[in-house]
Amino acid sequence: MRPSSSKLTFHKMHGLGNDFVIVDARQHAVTMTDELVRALANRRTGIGCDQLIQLEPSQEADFAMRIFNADGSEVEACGNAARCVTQLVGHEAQIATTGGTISGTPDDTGATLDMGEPRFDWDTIPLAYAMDTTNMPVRWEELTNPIAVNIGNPHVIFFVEDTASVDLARLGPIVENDPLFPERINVNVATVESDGSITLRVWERGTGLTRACGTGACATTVAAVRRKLVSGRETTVHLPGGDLAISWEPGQEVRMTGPAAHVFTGEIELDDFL
Ligand SMILES: N[C@H](CCC[C@H](N)C(=O)O)C(=O)O
Repeated sequence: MRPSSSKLTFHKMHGLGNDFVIVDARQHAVTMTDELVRALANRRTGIGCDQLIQLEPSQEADFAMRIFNADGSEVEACGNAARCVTQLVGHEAQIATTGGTISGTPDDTGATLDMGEPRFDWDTIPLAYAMDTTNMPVRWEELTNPIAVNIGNPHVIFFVEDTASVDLARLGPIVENDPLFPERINVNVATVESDGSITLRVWERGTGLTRACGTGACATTVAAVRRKLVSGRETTVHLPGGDLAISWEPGQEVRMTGPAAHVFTGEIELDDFL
């Protein structure tokens, strides 16, 4: 099916280097296909991004945010993009995603989001079979004993001595595509530092290594609180692209504050991509 509009205006934005092409389809429909997503996300022959974000009208929120990974897969949540979209619209917003409705409040440099309550039951991650998601009895080479959290999208977190020593480019896809994860999974390797901050690297489902992952920072902070490694009241997460401030205590929503940058607004002729 060909998109309904030939010209497409888009906003190129990023959160700590996790970059997005944002299409505002609230006024006119754009039929986003996985083929078009892959073409637009391609860093050599397209515009280039980690995720393609499409804004659409919503009955139950200010607007809906659809999230497509660079491989074309549509997913439930994207924290860095939600901050960018909140900054783009310029006002407080309820944002409907397939992973739940989140709320965003813009500030001068980015936004604060309430990302909803995390889920932990094996079938809400989801896993292929029942397991204690707080101490999973599984391993992939030196990555052992992870914890799984769903923050709208699925994450598995490995606490390690030194994130830089993990060959995440090799191990990430092995874990991402393991049959234990029927919807695949985002793979986080984290170190809790002596000052209570967390150093984090992420292999993202459907995209690969990114400079930052907002939902990964949320899921990892929740995992560290559940493992009693941090208090969680105000945790700084250090990602390759910069820092995020995450807060969570059991029974609350996960709150994330961080930057959002608008790079440029452009227009393309869609027929050039198909
Ligand atoms: N970078 C995004 C996460 C995208 C997650 C996506 N890779 C998935 O398949 O869930 C973030 O900042 O939250």
